[in-house]
Amino acid sequence: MLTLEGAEIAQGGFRLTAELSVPEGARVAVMGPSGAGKSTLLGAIAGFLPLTRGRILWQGQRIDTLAPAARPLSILFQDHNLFPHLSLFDNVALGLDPSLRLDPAQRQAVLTALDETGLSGLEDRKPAQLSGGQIGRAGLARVLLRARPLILLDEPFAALGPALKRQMLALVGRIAGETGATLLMITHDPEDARLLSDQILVVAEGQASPPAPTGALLEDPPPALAAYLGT
Ligand SMILES: Nc1ncnc2c1ncn2[C@@H]1O[C@H](COP(=O)(O)OP(=O)(O)OP(=O)(O)O)[C@@H](O)[C@H]1O
Repeated sequence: MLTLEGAEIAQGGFRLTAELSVPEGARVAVMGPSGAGKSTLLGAIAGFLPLTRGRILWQGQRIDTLAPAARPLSILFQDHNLFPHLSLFDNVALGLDPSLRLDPAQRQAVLTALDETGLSGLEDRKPAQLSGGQIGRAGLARVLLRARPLILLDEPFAALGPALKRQMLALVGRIAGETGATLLMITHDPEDARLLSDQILVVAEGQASPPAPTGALLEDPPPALAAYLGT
């Protein structure tokens, strides 16, 4: 279980509070108006932004005091955190060891992750020589390889076309299913939420609300979500 207890994050004049829990293995879509604080929330969980108040716990242990790399999670952004000068193999391998000094078992694990995400044969390519979908897969290969229990997605597939985005979401679903990971995914698209999430966490009016079941929330959205969805 991921728990935010009396959490507050401040950024310039912006302030977000969160009092909520996400059960282990849940798939949660994070939705809300632009500028409402969705990325701020994920950034605080990942450790890029400090809390000004409260605590974050994973399985009852405090994680908000840990450095980002020591937290039990992987985060994926729209740029997929790929380094342009590194090969696909090395970009994925960074998920295991930032110094890239891999032993044979680790090298094999990288190859397996590339294989499972449909990237075999492209190991030596640089990111600039990959398509948008392949870059999306590379980010997911790294997430798969890291095998952390919490996966945070900050709109990594927003720039992809609908068919490719559905493919990526299916792959995310498969990875989460295989690893039992808990998923928090920012999206502006209710269709993404329906496809992948069982719960929606609404971020609006300075507050991140506890997750509620996807179907019920989309059918009868609270005013802030209804205004945002245009329903
Ligand atoms: N570095 C910063 N310094 C000051 N304020 C910031 C900074 N980054 C973001 N903000 C503000 O914090 C608020 C929340 O931003 P955030 O990016 O979390 O929103 P979001 O819900 O993810 O938006 P979007 O859907 O547009 O990506 C916004 O009002 C934004 O202007």
